[in-house]
Amino acid sequence: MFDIRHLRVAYGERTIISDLSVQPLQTGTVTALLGPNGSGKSTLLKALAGLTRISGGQVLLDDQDLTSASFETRARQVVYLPQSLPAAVHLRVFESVLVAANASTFADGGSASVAAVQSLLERLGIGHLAMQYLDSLSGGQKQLVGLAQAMIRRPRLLLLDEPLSALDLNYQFHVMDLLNQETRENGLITVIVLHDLNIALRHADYTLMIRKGELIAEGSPREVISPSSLADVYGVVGRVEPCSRGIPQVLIDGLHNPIH
Ligand SMILES: Nc1ncnc2c1ncn2[C@@H]1O[C@H](COP(=O)(O)OP(=O)(O)OP(=O)(O)O)[C@@H](O)[C@H]1O
Repeated sequence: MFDIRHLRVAYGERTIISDLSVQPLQTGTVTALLGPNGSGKSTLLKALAGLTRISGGQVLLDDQDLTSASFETRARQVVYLPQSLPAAVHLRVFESVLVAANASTFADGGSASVAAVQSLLERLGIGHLAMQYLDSLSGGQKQLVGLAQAMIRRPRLLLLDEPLSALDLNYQFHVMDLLNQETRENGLITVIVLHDLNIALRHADYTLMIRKGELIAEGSPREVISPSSLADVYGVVGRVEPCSRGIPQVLIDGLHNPIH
């Protein structure tokens, strides 16, 4: 279980998140973190990952407060995939995933097997890229490798900042299916920043919607994504209607008011 209580995050004098509490996130679930540009989604993820200083509140992972945990404890339990990936180094895809795996297992003395890396690459649909150099990949391919580097570490808490932004439609669905499956089977708590509300409606178990660092709504995607939240938070006139397979989809009819 993952519990965020009265979280406060500031950059210097500027408070971005003043007092954020959410219902505990359950093991084996995928939570979509939604909100407009600049609402504090990346700031929240970075704070949860220990990369931005938390100035108040508690972040409890299985009753352990991560705000006071050691670097090793965090590294073993929390993995964060940033929105923009660092410049690719001249390593083969396979090597880079193996390095990522072993970087987090130093605390356990364990190491990921070659077979586990190859299997994950295959499941992500990039087995054919294993021997290619990172700096020769397309943007979407690099994003998939970044996901492999995060997932191979099998953390308790997996924090992904817009991990689908460079992926085509087929890969978006495929990656979300895989994340849902891995999260359930391995008992992860996965939090994903998304701008595509339809992905959240289709794949997320739980949803947090924030604006200006404040929680506007939380609950199932169907509860949170509604004509009123589309209007209030995103400034658009929209509906949520089932597609031919009964899965709810957002339909945008127009722009309300400029929100910025
Ligand atoms: N390092 C920083 N120093 C100061 N302010 C920052 C810093 N990083 C982000 N901010 C500010 O914090 C606010 C929230 O930014 P954040 O990146 O968390 O938003 P976001 O919801 O992830 O946005 P987007 O959807 O555009 O990625 C913004 O107003 C931004 O200008």
